[in-house]
Amino acid sequence: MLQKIRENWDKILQLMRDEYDISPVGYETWLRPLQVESVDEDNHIVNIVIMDSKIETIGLNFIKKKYSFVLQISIEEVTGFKCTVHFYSKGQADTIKEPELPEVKDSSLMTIMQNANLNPKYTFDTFVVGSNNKMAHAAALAVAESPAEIYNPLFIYGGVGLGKTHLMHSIANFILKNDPSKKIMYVTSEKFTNELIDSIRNKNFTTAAQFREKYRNNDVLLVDDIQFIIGKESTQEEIFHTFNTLHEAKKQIIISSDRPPKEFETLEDRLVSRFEWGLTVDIQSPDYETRMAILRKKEEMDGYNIDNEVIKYIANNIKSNIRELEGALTKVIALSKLDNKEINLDLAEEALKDFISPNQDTEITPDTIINVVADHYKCTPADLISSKRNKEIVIPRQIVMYLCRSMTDCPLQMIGKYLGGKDHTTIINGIKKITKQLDTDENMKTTIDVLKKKINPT
Ligand SMILES: Nc1ncnc2c1ncn2[C@@H]1O[C@H](COP(=O)(O)OP(=O)(O)OP(=O)(O)O)[C@@H](O)[C@H]1O
Repeated sequence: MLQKIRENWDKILQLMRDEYDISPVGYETWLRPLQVESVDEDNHIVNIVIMDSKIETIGLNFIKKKYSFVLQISIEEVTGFKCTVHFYSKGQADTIKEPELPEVKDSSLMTIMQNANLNPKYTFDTFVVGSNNKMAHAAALAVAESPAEIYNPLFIYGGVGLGKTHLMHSIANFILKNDPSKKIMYVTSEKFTNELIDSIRNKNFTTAAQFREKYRNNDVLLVDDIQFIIGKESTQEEIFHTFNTLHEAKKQIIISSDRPPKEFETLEDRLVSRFEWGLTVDIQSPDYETRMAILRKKEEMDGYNIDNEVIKYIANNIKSNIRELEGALTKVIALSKLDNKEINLDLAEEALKDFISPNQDTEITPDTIINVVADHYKCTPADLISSKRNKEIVIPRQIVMYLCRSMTDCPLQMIGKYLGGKDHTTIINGIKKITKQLDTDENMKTTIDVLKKKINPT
């Protein structure tokens, strides 16, 4: 592999320059002096030396923070070798070793993690990387390695139970492990809203100040499930100011959501644009190999060695939600303990009979579509069925029409019936409108993709 990377080195650097808009001066100053020193194939590490003594002292940290991630991706793209890069100055190259981490007593680190609302089990070590989350994982690791320096904010989005929270906690745990003095706070946007309401209700200056201090005085703030702030004006206002304070002070912000920022139609533009300032990455549903790897990881962590047939059975039948995937394995193990029986396919089928129906492909109905679209746009199914003409309802309603046409066999008249008795010309017009918009409007394309995945995650 060392030879392959060396042979392709110019190509790798040029790819970095072109893909990531590195200026000519940046290319000459930072990238040209890099040379591959060695490759540790077992641990997927590429050691790179900076051959220019003028830049090595100031350049080492900068290059590490700014270019590790893109270099890793470029090496992988050109050679197919997935790796982590380690940079060294020329003098260090002979004695390559990992920097030592500060000694931390486990119990005190635990307390710090608890105070930050972090789950110590959610780490990069326990996170299985697959094609569905590769980019999100790489970005998360880059942020963990250089908080507030590369991607700020980091915005992670994806469907339910796909690992967004796990990845966020991994970043925070990684940062704390390296430097326990960092101030980190994890919060769901729901909890943030509730605490904000409490602080306002008390009409007490101290409480309001404490609330601000709690969220603004951090090195890293992680806000999970940000979609819950839709329609909550005071929360949006508070998030806006918290964001500005932290960003201006060069503190890291990490946000998760069930949709990309562009999809927040009813959220203030100033917030949406801020969410897009850094990097937005998504997590998709896991493929079969990743589902198998996640199940294997979990059984290993729980200390079991389960028959391959059983693992395959679960991975084949539970596809869209990793939380459910893990829940299925837990159920199988629990039944075997309860009945004192060996874990085999029969026991797995018995344990999961309510979980996995013999014909798992449940039919998509207009009702399902109406419910998902209503939930997505934070309105009610009744709004969509009504004859309300305001834009906030008309567009989602037309989207329902379009999705019913493209995802079900339902005739136009029947779709009209599901939508409160609309005639079939209204339905045709709605479908045409969305179809036209899909030709020109990228946002609409993303919305439709996200909704389709929510309706049929498999
Ligand atoms: N890639 C992965 N490797 C190992 N475990 C994973 C992975 N992705 C998710 N999990 C596990 O699946 C469960 C659900 O993940 P998590 O809570 O992070 O999902 P989420 O996307 O935040 O869901 P929600 O949308 O409900 O907030 C957790 O137990 C997590 O550890």
